[in-house]
Amino acid sequence: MRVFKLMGVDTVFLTNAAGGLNQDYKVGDVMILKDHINMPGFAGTNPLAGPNDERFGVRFPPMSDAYDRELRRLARAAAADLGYDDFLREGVYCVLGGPAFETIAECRMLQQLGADAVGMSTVHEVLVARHSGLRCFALSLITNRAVMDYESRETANHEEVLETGRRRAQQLQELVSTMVARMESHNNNNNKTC
Ligand SMILES: O=P(O)(O)O[C@@H]1C[C@H](O)[C@@H](CO)O1
Ligand SMILES: Nc1nc2[nH]cnc2c(=O)[nH]1
Repeated sequence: MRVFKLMGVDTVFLTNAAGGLNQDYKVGDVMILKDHINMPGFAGTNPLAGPNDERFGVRFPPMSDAYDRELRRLARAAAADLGYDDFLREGVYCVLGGPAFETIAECRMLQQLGADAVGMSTVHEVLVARHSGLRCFALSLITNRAVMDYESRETANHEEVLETGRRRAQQLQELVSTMVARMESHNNNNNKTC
């Protein structure tokens, strides 16, 4: 993220595979991140720990505005125009350390804490990106449903994650490229009027 910042990048798009905790979510849904829960952060694991490099950002950066409101609006509009409303969601992503998938008790707890999806990435990058003042937009592909029921015989597995990724890859590419094209056209129009 810091190399991007030094290269003059101002906006980053992040994607991940995640387990669906929200009981309304289906495998194959695409969730716009509106917020996150940094579970490793509760135990003191944060990429911003240690001496602060003032060249990039302040010691105590806010995170209440981590996921850019305007980019989220753009994503919803692009998804509607592409006919993706059926599988588009917006919710809270919770990061855990991995690499083990969650226990049933952990999934139940995370759902009660307000998480809609659980994964192993993205939040660390967003923390560093926001510290550097980069605008962030992130999507989770719900690749599997978190197991919440002791009667269930299902288990999370990486094969299902990869398979769901393959199934939605084309539409995710379409969504991101539509957003980028609209951002470029917006920027070009603004430059003309300046
Ligand atoms: O997109 P990420 O890397 O967060 O994907 C998660 C974490 C593991 O790479 C994988 C586990 O199936 O999904
Ligand atoms: N932690 C976690 N990461 C995932 N990545 C894809 N699915 C999952 C999941 O169920 N849990």
